[in-house]
Amino acid sequence: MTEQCIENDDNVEITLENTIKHRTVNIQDYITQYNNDYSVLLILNQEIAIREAFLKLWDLYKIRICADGGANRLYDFFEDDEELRLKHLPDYIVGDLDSLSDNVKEYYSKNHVVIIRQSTQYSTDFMKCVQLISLHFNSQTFKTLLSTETNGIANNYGITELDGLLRLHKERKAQKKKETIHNINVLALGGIDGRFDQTMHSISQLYVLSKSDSYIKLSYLTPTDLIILLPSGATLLKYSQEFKNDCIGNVGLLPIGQPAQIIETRGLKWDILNWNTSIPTGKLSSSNRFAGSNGCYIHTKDDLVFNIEINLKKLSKYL
Ligand SMILES: Nc1ncnc2c1ncn2[C@@H]1O[C@H](COP(=O)(O)OP(=O)(O)OP(=O)(O)O)[C@@H](O)[C@H]1O
Ligand SMILES: Cc1ncc(C[n+]2csc(CCO)c2C)c(N)n1
Repeated sequence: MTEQCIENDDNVEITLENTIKHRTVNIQDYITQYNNDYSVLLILNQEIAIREAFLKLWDLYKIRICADGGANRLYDFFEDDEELRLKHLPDYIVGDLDSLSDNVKEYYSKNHVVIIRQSTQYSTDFMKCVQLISLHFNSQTFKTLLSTETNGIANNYGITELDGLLRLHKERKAQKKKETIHNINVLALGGIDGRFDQTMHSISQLYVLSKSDSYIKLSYLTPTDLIILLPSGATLLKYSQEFKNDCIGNVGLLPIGQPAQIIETRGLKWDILNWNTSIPTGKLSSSNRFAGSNGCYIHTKDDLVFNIEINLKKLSKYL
């Protein structure tokens, strides 16, 4: 099959034959979580740079978790507005707690935020948060530990300080009789754009979770982009025309995890057919964009990281 790239007009209507099987996702759904009881805003340790959108996002998510020093960033976000700070207490702070400032720890513990220490240096604070997320929504054992009064913050809620969350997470997975597993949407802030090793770790977690805990749908929102994993198979990405015009800019189809074959796209400015893409060859579809007026169809043989440029100033209107 020959590789092709077809340049489209800026606005084209795409058609999909009824015989084409695909999953459909709405791009806005990665960001907005109206009435979703299984949604998490995960605050990592970088300045919260998405100013006006942040407070709106806060209200849209069921629970909010700070990874260690992420709690400092949340605390600092409110500057000297004590009233607003008090109205925005996270549900959990998790990590080895080496980055958490003493005054921030004292403030949040005084205000009854659950702070769980996990000291292992063989997982990142990000991974510790993922274990917690899974347990929060899916483990009765974890719920019981937290609600047992004698298990307070002083004894780490009865959770082994080294790696209790990892152990509980593994135990839950190994159970013969599975507790109900819910799909959980996690929007992470602050995992990209900073230190390069941390950024690559964040990207690797998109791949890892899609295999190890596929019920967790992880995405990252940065000051410039929404970053998701586009799994192998066929996906129809939907968006309203208004949202596309206001908020969406460039997109990239990025074979970061492994070389990929993109079988077909419909609705990109530069559509491709049987296209082999990889980092070492440098053949990437970057600076592409949506041209489909009614959506964009992407059929890929291998997982891709997909970034969508988002105009954050205009995003607030949609939150
Ligand atoms: N500079 C950064 N760039 C991108 N992500 C970051 C950065 N710093 C922290 N993070 C994310 O926030 C999480 C919590 O940050 P924190 O600095 O408290 O963690 P850490 O695991 O102790 O990191 P370190 O590698 O510095 O020991 C990290 O696990 C990582 O996911
Ligand atoms: C091969 C290897 N490389 C690095 C680390 C260090 N490390 C990995 S995660 C983590 C926690 C960060 O908060 C630390 C210190 C290791 N253990 N093993």
